[in-house]
Amino acid sequence: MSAPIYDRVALIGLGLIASSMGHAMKKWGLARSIAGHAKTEATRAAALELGFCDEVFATAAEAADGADLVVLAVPVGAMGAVAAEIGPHLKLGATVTDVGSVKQAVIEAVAPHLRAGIEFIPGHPLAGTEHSGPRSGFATLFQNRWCLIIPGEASPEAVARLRALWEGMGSNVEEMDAAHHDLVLAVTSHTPHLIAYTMVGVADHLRRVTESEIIKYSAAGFRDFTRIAASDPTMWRDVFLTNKEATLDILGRFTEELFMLQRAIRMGDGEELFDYFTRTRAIRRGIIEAGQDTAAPDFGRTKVDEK
Ligand SMILES: NC(=O)C1=CN([C@@H]2O[C@H](COP(=O)(O)OP(=O)(O)OC[C@H]3O[C@@H](n4cnc5c(N)ncnc54)[C@H](O)[C@@H]3O)[C@@H](O)[C@H]2O)C=CC1
Ligand SMILES: O=C(O)C(=O)Cc1ccc(O)cc1
Repeated sequence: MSAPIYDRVALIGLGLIASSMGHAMKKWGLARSIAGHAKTEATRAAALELGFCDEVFATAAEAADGADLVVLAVPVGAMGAVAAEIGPHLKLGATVTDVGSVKQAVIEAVAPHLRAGIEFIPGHPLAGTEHSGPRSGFATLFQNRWCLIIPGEASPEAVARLRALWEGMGSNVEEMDAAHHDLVLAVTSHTPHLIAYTMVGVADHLRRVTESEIIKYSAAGFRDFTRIAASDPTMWRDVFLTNKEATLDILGRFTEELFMLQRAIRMGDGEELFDYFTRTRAIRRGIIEAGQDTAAPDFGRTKVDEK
């Protein structure tokens, strides 16, 4: 148990990320009390039953009232409306953070609703699953994962406190600016998710021809695609609508490379394919050897296959 970092934390939107934060804060004693807001009675009841909130409220404004830290944990497209609702009720000196997968759009939507004297520190835990809702969370979700925070104009004291909360939940914290965040995430998360969605869509069309073979014989790669493509549609719709420029940029580069590989296959250019795959293999090995694969299970970290 650590000493509490915040007296009163308010979680707005009680899904996977908020419930995981609630469980983690309880497990490691990081908040003296946790208030939660969800729109439905069933979700509010689940939060009390599972014990990751001490109190629940039917409005975001009531939950945020008197909180030292307010965590916006709703889909990116809903952040602005929630900020508009809680803005007038925030305690002076309170910190507002969010956990959204996109940062520039959240800042544009939220900042105008926060008056002077409120510390706004956007954040993004690089941890999650394909599951959603209040029953999907668990205390160890953020362990050994990165959490990116965008300090902006916030005071160093408020930033240090939020950093301590994430570190208390087991994360490695890095500061970043919002535009850079959105570009990095377009490469590492957003475009890969779109590719998974597309691949599962392609297989679904084929399934009409081959019946159940595609799922039955799918090896690990395709299974991972189906897991990722089972993620929440609202959340991912909002990610693509709000990180439009960066994902379109990366998708453009992706399709150029794909066409190049398509041509190599058509032309029977084995050398081109071999060189490309040799380069990508070296990248993966470089990541592992540099010890930077902290978001992956241990099997890749300790030993590199020499073959
Ligand atoms: N799922 C993941 O793996 C990760 C998600 N994120 C981000 O975290 C945020 C939350 O995602 P999850 O917890 O996964 O989603 P979730 O779907 O499990 O939970 C979100 C909750 O917000 C509620 N909600 C939607 N609009 C609302 C509104 N206007 N007022 C109050 N509640 C509202 C929904 O009913 C739902 O219960 C998103 O912005 C997402 O981009 C960040 C890292 C990982
Ligand atoms: O489940 C997975 O593989 C993920 O990639 C989880 C995830 C989803 C969205 C984020 O913004 C961060 C992490």
